[in-house]
Amino acid sequence: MALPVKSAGSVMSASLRLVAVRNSSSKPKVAVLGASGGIGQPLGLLLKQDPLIAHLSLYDVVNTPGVAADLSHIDSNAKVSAHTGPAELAAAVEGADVIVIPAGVPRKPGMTRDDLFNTNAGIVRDLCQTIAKVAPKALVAIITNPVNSTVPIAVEVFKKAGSYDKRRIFGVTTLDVVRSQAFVSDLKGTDASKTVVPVVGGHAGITIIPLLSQTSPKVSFTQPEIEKLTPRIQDAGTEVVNAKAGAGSATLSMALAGARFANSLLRALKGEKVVQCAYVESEAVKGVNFFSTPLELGPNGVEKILGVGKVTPFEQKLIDASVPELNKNIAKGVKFVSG
Ligand SMILES: NC(=O)c1ccc[n+]([C@@H]2O[C@H](COP(=O)([O-])OP(=O)(O)OC[C@H]3O[C@@H](n4cnc5c(N)ncnc54)[C@H](O)[C@@H]3O)[C@@H](O)[C@H]2O)c1
Ligand SMILES: O=C(O)C[C@H](O)C(=O)O
Repeated sequence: MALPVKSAGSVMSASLRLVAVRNSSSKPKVAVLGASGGIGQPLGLLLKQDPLIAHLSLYDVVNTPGVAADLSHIDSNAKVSAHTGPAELAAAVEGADVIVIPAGVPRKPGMTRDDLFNTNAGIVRDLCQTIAKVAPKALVAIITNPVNSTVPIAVEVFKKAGSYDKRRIFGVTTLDVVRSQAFVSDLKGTDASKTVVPVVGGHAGITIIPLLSQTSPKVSFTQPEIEKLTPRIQDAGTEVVNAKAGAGSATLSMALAGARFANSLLRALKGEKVVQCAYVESEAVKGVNFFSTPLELGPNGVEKILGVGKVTPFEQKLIDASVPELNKNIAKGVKFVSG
């Protein structure tokens, strides 16, 4: 069964909903690193059903054989392989077209995403050291928090290895888009499957900037509605962390978002023009080197950075406020690798 393809008014809108190599791609291989976790397992379930995937490679430091055995009994065409522990990482990622990384610890109530840095920075660095050597042409989608810092970490690792291509490394912000679309359709009674809301900036607190004025199909918001909805979207991750009360953060909605983003990358690899928001190295906003905006994706990853488009004064203020915060997160990531 294919992931549902939503139709919307414009090419950009349609693509944002779902969302343009690597190497071969006649038989696409997708690797999930962190495959046994809260996100990894349902992400594997969704990817196993994606008809674009020929080989689903599951890597984790624990429990991968069980997850792989379970998924391999599903009657879809993707072949599943299991890889456990650092000695099997190279085999897991070798020849991968797309690598999705949800490896790392999640938040508990009271924590910020940045509080995960000490544990997750090293995990992402180590995984990327192998990817940069063994699968430098893969499109790499990083879910692990704090995304605002883990993406710069990945970039520094690839630079050090001499295999950096800024078109190929993505921080996954799709969940912010998915949430915005859910909340807007709830509020306005629009068809959730057709509502499109771009989200720009980063993936933490005030750096998450929903562009409600660019909602498509067009809906109008009162200023009080905007002032209530915007912080709800910014704090939606915390809403889930608190509701789970110590049992982790968003996993199911994140798995959907991750599968949607991976499907976008796979369609782009096949030559389809796809638009999706993601956090990448970007000059879209002055004064900061990484920013999420709508991106045109293609066979080499990012083909074109589409930028933030026309924003309201309220949205511009949010963008301006995000810049110093993002710069702090980025510098922390860069320093972690480069000293
Ligand atoms: N970008 C987003 O929008 C978003 C959304 C939700 C969660 N997250 C983040 O995703 C990450 C994972 O969340 P989760 O709920 O799946 O956590 P989890 O603890 O349930 O699963 C994490 C998995 O990573 C594995 N792991 C740990 N170290 C590893 C390593 N070195 N190599 C490979 N695998 C390793 C663990 O064994 C575990 O199976 C967290 O950092 C969380 O904050 C990001
Ligand atoms: O909030 C978290 O810690 C997880 C994730 O970043 C989310 O937005 O749900």
